[in-house]
Amino acid sequence: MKPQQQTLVVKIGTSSLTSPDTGMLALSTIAALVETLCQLRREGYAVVLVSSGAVGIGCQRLDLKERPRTIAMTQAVAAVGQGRLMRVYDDLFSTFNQPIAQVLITRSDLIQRQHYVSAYRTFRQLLQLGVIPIVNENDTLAVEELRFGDNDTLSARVAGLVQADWLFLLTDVDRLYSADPRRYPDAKPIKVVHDIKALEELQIQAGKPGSSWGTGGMVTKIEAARIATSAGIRMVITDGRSPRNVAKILKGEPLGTHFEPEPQPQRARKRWIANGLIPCGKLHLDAGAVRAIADAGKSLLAAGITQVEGTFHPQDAVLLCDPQGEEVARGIVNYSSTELNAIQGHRSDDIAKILGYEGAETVIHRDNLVLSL
Ligand SMILES: Nc1ncnc2c1ncn2[C@@H]1O[C@H](COP(=O)(O)OP(=O)(O)O)[C@@H](O)[C@H]1O
Ligand SMILES: N[C@@H](CCC(=O)OP(=O)(O)O)C(=O)O
Repeated sequence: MKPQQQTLVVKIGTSSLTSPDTGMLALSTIAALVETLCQLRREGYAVVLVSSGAVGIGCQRLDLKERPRTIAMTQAVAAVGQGRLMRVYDDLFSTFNQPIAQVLITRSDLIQRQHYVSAYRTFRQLLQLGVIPIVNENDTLAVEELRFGDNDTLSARVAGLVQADWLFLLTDVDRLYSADPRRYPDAKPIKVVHDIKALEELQIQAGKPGSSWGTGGMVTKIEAARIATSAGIRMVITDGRSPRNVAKILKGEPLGTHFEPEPQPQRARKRWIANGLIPCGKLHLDAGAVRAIADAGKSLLAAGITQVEGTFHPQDAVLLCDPQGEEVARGIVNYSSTELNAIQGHRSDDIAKILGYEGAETVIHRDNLVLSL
């Protein structure tokens, strides 16, 4: 990549790629998207496209009238649709001499630090080659428990991985509203969200998908905004039927809903702990421990743990909850659940006596601990 080059991740949903009535490919939209992305490449942006549509297009190919209900059927249909989707993209991008690459990922690929780093290197290499990677979840092979299940959060994780400057979510509404505009025509448009933490105060009703083909609706888009903005990435929700909006927004036109990036983004390793790892258990903390980790930025000690839930091993991820059961942080533990059941509530000096061996000084070191929003 050239120095100063900005990186864009653009995600397009099934609702924009296919016609809602017929389920057929919305070819003019896809062509406009391809043209826009090629133009942005020529202007010097590094571009990653996250494209949904494998299941929708697979259904159309197999003449199925609704989204599959079983996992095996979804996986089979996605395998049919993904090939077709890439064929269409390759034909259109080739018209502009733009090389593309298919990258299929699952959540499990981003859990292990080694795999995460390997994915980072692959994306970096592709972008250095001037390729536009086209990303989708590997629906055909993903195990249910280790699926993203929606491409909104997947695109935010990819944006964090490639250290993008912008994440665009192209969907079938022009922006976020105070409630689903299909059901509440009086819903108020929201143009800027300065602070994702303040979104609760706006009392947004983030509803389900607008069509039977979309996945997640606004709920997963807001989760994507949380992941992206905490990584220092500006996210914009805009109309997928007008992909040229991406170029217009980059030139400063006030379209869509902008989620402003946090001024002090989390470091990559902390992001990986917060968003990448799947927690295997829960530690309940007393009020003093919550204050120590949340207000004073300290490591977690055994003395502040009141209850241990789940079965886990050292180096697994766990959730940390306050006395009311609310999540306050996530982290990587130095002890197994069996060990923690024995030492919870005890002072660090007593640990060696209880376990019969010298353990780590902290249950979770502050470098491996990330506060939740
Ligand atoms: N507060 C809201 N503001 C805007 N749209 C909303 C809101 N709540 C729910 N929606 C619905 O979310 C839909 C977009 O999500 P989805 O169907 O999953 O699209 P995509 O396939 O692009 O991911 C919109 O069609 C809209 O009906
Ligand atoms: N991976 C799935 C898409 C899942 C998804 O998030 O869909 P959408 O809400 O349309 O962006 C597919 O290719 O069909």
